[in-house]
Amino acid sequence: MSLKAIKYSNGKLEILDQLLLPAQSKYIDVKGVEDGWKAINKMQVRGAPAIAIVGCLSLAVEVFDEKFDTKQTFKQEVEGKLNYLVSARPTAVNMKLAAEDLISLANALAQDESVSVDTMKAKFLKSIEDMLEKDIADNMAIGKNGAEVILSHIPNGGAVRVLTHCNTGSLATAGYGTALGVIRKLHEMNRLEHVYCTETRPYNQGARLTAYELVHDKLPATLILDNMVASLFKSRRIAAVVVGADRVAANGDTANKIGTYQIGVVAKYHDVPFYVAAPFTSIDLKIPSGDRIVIEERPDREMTHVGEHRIAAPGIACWNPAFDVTTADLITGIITEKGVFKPSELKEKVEQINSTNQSI
Ligand SMILES: CSC[C@@H](O)[C@@H](O)C(=O)COP(=O)(O)O
Repeated sequence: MSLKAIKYSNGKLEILDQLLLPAQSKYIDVKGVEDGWKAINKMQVRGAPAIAIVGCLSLAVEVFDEKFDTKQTFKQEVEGKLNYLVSARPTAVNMKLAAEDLISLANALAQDESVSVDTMKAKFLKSIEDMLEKDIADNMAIGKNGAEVILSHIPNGGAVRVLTHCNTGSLATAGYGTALGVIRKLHEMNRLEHVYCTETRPYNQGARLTAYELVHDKLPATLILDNMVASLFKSRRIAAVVVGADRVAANGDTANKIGTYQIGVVAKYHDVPFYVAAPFTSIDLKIPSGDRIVIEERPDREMTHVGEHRIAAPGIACWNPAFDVTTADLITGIITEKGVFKPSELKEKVEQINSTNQSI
């Protein structure tokens, strides 16, 4: 049975509390926008696509039983709440893009005189509910495109060893995963010899969450510490690195979990192809390059403590950026649901595809 981080039905939302994994698998109720904001900010749900889906579903829960007198009041309420949800975590762009799309939808419905307030609400809710299925379909396509491009580096066939960082799987998405979806697909094709996952300090998404998914799905996998990547590349032939993204800028620079940039630098030195797997909802063409991406800084306590136990010397200052930017020159390709693009062609291809979709 596949892991489900997000459960939604008829205005009821439950999420798997990722702060408790792997020790406890406990679902918590998200009763509205305030709960959604807190769950995202505390990282009970995390991963760029899951943040957007849970944020939007928390709004669906909030308005599900509410009666609106006018389309204008509905529009004002959802717009304010979506903007508030965007503020829960700044780096991943998915929630921001989802909010912009939903606000445009609310505006269009408000202006359409043939639509009643009840129909407006129903269409708005349907658009949020559809995000779950669309994300899984996109991830399956990313998995296929990514497995194919990685295997294209192995002309004589055979199975590959890959490295991933952080958690990009079912727990970070509606299901299947992005970078972890690529790895799942390689396994389904019997072409995965081994996957290495990094611990991903300080929240330990690799050790707690990716390792949990890999064990759950019985993939051949080994956990390594973050400072072992160079040694891994030196001692074992790694066919490719595949990681996720929180925001891909127009030039291909990619913000992802802290430590990704370091892996990109080391991969280049060792001639290991480095792939970013991300849905279109993680691509922010409004930002020309990665130096414009806001990097979230998180509390010192995530570094100084493991659970209740302090591991750092009292009094030491800390710096805890949650993400870094891997520059486009280190990235071999960006694997999306619509194809694999070189960073240099990303903007043009995405604009082309978006304009074709809009004219359909
Ligand atoms: C498909 S998830 C992509 C990214 O969001 C993921 O790689 C990552 O960096 C997650 O960071 P997190 O701080 O756990 O939300």
